[in-house]
Amino acid sequence: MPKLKPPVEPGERIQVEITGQSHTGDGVGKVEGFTVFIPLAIAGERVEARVTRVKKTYAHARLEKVLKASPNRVDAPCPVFERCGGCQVQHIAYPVQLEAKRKQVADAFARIGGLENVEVLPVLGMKEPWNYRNKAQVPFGGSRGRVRAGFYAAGSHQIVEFEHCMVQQPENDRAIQRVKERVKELGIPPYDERKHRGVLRHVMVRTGVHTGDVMVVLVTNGPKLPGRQRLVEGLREDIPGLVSLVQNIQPKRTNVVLGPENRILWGEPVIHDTIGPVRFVISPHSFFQVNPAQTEILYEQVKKHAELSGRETVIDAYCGIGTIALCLAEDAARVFGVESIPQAVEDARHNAALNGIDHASFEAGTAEEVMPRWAEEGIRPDVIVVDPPRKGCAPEFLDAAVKMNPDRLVYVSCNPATLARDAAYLKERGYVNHEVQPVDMFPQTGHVECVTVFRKRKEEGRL
Ligand SMILES: C[S@@+](CC[C@H](N)C(=O)[O-])C[C@H]1O[C@@H](n2cnc3c(N)ncnc32)[C@H](O)[C@@H]1O
Repeated sequence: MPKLKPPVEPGERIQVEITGQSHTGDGVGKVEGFTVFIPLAIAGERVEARVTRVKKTYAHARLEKVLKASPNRVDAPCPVFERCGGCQVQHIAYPVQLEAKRKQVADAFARIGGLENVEVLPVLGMKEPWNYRNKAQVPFGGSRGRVRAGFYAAGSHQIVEFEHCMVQQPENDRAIQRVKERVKELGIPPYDERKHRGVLRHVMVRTGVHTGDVMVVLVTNGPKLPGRQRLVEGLREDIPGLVSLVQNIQPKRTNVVLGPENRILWGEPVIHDTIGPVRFVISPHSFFQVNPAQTEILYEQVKKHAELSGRETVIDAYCGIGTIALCLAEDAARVFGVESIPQAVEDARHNAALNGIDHASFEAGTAEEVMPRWAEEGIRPDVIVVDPPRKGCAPEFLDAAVKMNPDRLVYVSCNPATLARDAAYLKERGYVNHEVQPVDMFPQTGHVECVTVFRKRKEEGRL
C-alpha cells in the first residue's frame, strides 16, 4: 500500500472541530480524517491552532484562538496553568472533567478490551477538588543568585515557578517556599542538569494530613551540602510540623528523582499518617496514595467488593507499604502481600506490627514471580486484590491468580487502557466484570483511577 502523506505540516495553521478529550486531557479533532491533539481545547469547540509536530498517524498543535467556545470552558484559577505541566484540565468545569474521565474508561473497555457491555459508573469526585496532594516534588534550577523552583512545563524541563500550587496541601507550598528562601540566603548552588553541576536537584515534601507530620527531602547531586547546619536550623524554625529532614543523594544523570541513599539531617527517618483507623509509616521512597480524602473512598470501594466476613484468605498484590492489606486485615483470617520494592516491604511489615496485626505477611519480589510460586505452594485465597502500576498486570501473574481459583479478584487501576486489556485476558480465562467504578484521585489532571471486581463466570462453575 502506498504511504499516505499526512494532510498537515509543522507550522501550518489549521481550523478544527474538537470532538473529544484524550486521556491526557488534550482536545482531539480531525483534519481530513487525520487525528490532531490540541492541549487546552475542549470537546464541542471550534479552534484555530498551529501544528507543532506531525507523526505517521497523528499530529500535535498549539491552540491559538478559540473560534467557538464550549459552555464547559471556565477560567482556570491558577495563574501558571497554561505553562505548567502539572494540571491539564483546570479550564474544564469539574463535573465535565468527571464525565470525560468516565467516557475515557468506557472507551478503553470498548476499544481495547472489546467489552462494550461493562457499565462504567459516574466518577466519584471531590466536593472541593483543590489542595488535595499530600506530596510535592519540585525541581530546583537557575543559579546561585537566581534560584528557580517550580514544576516542569509540559513535555520539557523548563521550570515554571509558582508561589502557591492549587492542588497541593498548603503545608507543602509553604515548606517549598521556605526551602527556596533558605537556599538563596545560604548561597547553596542549585543543580544545572545540562552541565551536571551544582548541588540541590529537587525538594520533596510529604505531609501526613491526619497527623500534621511534615517530611522534607533535599535531593542533592552528591554527598556535599554546603551550609548544612544553618540550613537545618533555619528549616526547623521555618516549617511547622517538621518531623523528618532528609538528604537524598542522586549522583546519576537521570530523570529519576530519588537516588538510593538517604541521610537523616534532623529528626525521624519517616513520618506517620492514617487511612481510616490504620496507622502507617512513610519513608522517602515509599509509594503512598497522594490524595488522602479520595483514598478513603477508593479503599471503601475495595472493601465493598472484597465482601469479607472474617474467614477469608486475601492476597494484596503490588501492595506498596501494605495499605490495602492492612486496611482489609481486620475483616480477614489471613492476608498475604507482595511488592517489588524491598524497602516498601520492610515498611509494610513495620506497619503490621505498628497496628498489632499479626495475621498479615509480606514478601519482596515481583508479583509475576511470587504468585506462581504461591500457587504451587497451595495458597488458595478467597479474594485477590491487585493495584499494579500503569503497565498493569503481567500475564504470568494473571495466570497464577486464575489458577488459585479465587472467588473474587478486586482490581484497582490507575490506567484504564491496561485495566481493559487485563479484563479481556481474564474474561478469556473465565473471570468477568460487569461494572467499573472510577474514582477521581487526581482532579484537574487527565488521570483517573478505577475499581472493579472480577468473578468466576456463573455458567462455568469451577474452573
Ligand atoms: C499503584 S502502587 C499501589 C500501592 C498500594 N496498593 C497503595 O495503594 O498504596 C503499585 C505498587 O506496585 C509496585 N510494583 C511495581 N511493579 C511491581 C511488580 N512487578 N511486582 C510487585 N510490585 C510491583 C510498586 O513499587 C508500587 O508500590
